[in-house]
Amino acid sequence: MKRIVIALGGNALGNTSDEQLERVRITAEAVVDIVKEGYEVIVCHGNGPQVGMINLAFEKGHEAGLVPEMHLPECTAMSQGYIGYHLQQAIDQALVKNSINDTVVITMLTQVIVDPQDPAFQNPTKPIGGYYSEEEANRLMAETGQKYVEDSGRGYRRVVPSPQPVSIYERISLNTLINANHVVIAGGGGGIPVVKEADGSYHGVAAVVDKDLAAEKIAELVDADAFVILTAVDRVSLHFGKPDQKDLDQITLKEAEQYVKEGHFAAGSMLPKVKAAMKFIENKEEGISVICSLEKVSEALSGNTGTRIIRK
Ligand SMILES: Nc1ncnc2c1ncn2[C@@H]1O[C@H](COP(=O)(O)OP(=O)(O)O)[C@@H](O)[C@H]1O
Ligand SMILES: NC(=O)OP(=O)(O)O
Repeated sequence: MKRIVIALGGNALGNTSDEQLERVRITAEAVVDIVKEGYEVIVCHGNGPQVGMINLAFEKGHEAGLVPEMHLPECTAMSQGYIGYHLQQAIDQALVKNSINDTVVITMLTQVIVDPQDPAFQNPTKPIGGYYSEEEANRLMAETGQKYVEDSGRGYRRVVPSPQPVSIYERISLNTLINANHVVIAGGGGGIPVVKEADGSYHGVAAVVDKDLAAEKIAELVDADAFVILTAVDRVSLHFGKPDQKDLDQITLKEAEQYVKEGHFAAGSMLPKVKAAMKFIENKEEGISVICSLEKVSEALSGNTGTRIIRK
């Protein structure tokens, strides 16, 4: 059977619990379309807005003396449960609706192993939570010591360290579940970042890993045939948002490298997607690596939309 890893962007989830419950239905239909095409499916969702929301809720509750402090890895663990629960239920319902009754959907709590020496710990870049005006961001920075940066023209957001994913702690269990015909939701929010201790055990660290890069790592570890990054746009563009915007349907690794150098892809948004899509194809020449919109995933797999990255 063919195996696919899908990285799910924030637009597939919405901003509130009710919105998420509604949006995951659309995502579930897309996942079931892929199951029907004969793929074993692994879904890796983002958590930027959600992990920020959970962390902020605890911060406010703690300030008011109502709840204990809650650290970032624990907040990512909570986001995996919260998002995984909605996705798992929606995909199961869509499978049943399509008379596919032999496939179990499971959310796997996933820890992503990172390097404690990763320079990202000294340079927070990963946007989480909601958007603020410049004035609000300056006030929050002064009050909390947290860092806020402008996020791709959409407003200011808190940024936290985002180390590179080195491996996945549950990689063997992940393969076992896929081999057992489960649709697996794994690496949610980029995985809970953990580092290895001298005694061989692991503990969580304050960071949020990029879910596109974590999804690519999962794709490598499960030897996926296809890696699809779903987001809000149909294609990756040059001169994005400008009058001379040019949408790309296929690019080679060399072209992609050149476009990255020329700064066509925004750091907090499209750049990690392009880098993840490039990495997959660097490791698997004959694989499919595509960035496309959620609604058009089947078309993108057959080459009719999306931006496909090829070796040459
Ligand atoms: N060169 C580009 N081509 C296409 N989209 C781009 C480009 N640069 C930035 N973007 C923006 O990046 C967004 C995808 O990033 P983001 O919203 O952070 O991802 P996610 O879907 O994972 O939440 C697109 O919807 C688009 O608004
Ligand atoms: N963890 C992560 O990359 O989340 P987003 O995709 O929501 O930013």
